Amino acid sequence: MGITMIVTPDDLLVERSKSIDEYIEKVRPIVEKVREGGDEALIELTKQFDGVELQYIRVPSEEIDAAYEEVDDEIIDALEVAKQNIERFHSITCVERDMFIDFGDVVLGKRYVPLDSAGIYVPGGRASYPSTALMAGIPASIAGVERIAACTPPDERGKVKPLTLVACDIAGINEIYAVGGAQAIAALAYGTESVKPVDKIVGPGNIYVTAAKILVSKDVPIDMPAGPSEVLIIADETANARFVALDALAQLEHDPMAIAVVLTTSEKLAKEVQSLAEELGKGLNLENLRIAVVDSIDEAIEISNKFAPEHLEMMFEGAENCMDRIKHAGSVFVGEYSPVAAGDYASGTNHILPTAGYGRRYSGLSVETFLKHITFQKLSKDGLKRIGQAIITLANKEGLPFHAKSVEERLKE
Ligand SMILES: NC(=O)c1ccc[n+]([C@@H]2O[C@H](COP(=O)([O-])OP(=O)(O)OC[C@H]3O[C@@H](n4cnc5c(N)ncnc54)[C@H](O)[C@@H]3O)[C@@H](O)[C@H]2O)c1
Ligand SMILES: N[C@H](CO)Cc1c[nH]c[nH+]1
Ligand SMILES: [Zn+2]
Repeated sequence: MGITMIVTPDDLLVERSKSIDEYIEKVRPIVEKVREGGDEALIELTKQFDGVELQYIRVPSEEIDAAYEEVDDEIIDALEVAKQNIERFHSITCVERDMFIDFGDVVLGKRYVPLDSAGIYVPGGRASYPSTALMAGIPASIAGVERIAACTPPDERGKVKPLTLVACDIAGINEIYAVGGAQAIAALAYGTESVKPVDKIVGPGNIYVTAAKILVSKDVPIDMPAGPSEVLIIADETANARFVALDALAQLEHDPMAIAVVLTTSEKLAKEVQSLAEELGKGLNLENLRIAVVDSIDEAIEISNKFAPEHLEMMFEGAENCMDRIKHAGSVFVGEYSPVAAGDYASGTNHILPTAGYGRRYSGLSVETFLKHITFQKLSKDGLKRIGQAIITLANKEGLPFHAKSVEERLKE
């Protein structure tokens, strides 16, 4: 489908700026239908968009137990390897939960507490994504979220695939619903007879899922827009063209809307990558593979920072010395033995990452996604005295006399 195009760096930024608004309008009626129609709407919309008759909305617990019988030990072992690494990285890098600072007459504190509930979208349209269940379920479990629900599209039987069930179970997810797409996001946001609403919705998905998340985010917080996958690869003449081509194709295979960009200082490499992609990437949307020859690595880094890719690969000499120049990217892969696939599954970092330029303002999913903080203060009379005049002055200036009085009264001898 189409041909790989060699474009100028400027084209990249222009072509990327497509708006999500048209998809928000497409999913609006779906979200409304679920709000009004509840379970019945979920059943109808699943028939319409997934082409299947649902066997249940919430997966019965016996089916989750039985799923282990249907999944090979080798796959369970692979899930466990991924789990260990995700758990280790996310626990170590998590913010300190309790910070209390004693200034003597004033004690101040900041304590992170978990959300009561979270809803995870586990995609499953073209491919299936048990790895995503781990990427969201494990950080939510580490955070201490009590109710962790997941929605995922049903398979052709109208049920959830056994492997997805096992992955959800291993990740600590304790409610699983066989619903996908925008209808799943609406159910998690507003609830239905079978789906209890959640306090935050997280997880990646296609453009419809992402648009629905943005739409409901006026009522329920979301992690970030994490839509069709992207990679931007910066490579010089020392890079292995085959590795570059395979990593680009690895993103394109997620979705016809996925994007892969290669910025290289080598015309030779650009041509090699183009011909390898054409040879190996049959059936993929190669029009979304953009290759540009740049004058320097500096220029490539500048473009990448403007593009804010979901994944950035740095395959050029001295890449490890340039990490501090990356300002906007979801996750960065340094050197030729760091393919995006490592982070997708098992290096331990998270694969739920902002796309479409949202990396400029959002971070990838982490334990903190499921935490909120509460601040504390305990003042003695001396502590209040020390800052009392400042409070009284500012309160009076703001025209809030009771604020001032609440302090004055306490400081009366
Ligand atoms: N950014 C990230 O962190 C990240 C991580 C993993 C995957 N992804 C992305 O997740 C996506 C997975 O997509 P997918 O499609 O395979 O699975 P999905 O589960 O996201 O979407 C499938 C659902 O889309 C709905 N749908 C399909 N066509 C529709 C239409 N015309 N109108 C309304 N709804 C429709 C259906 O209900 C279906 O259940 C890919 O785009 C992939 O790149 C992103
Ligand atoms: N590359 C995807 C994020 O864009 C994550 C993923 C899951 N499975 C395979 N890959
Ligand atoms: Zn991937």
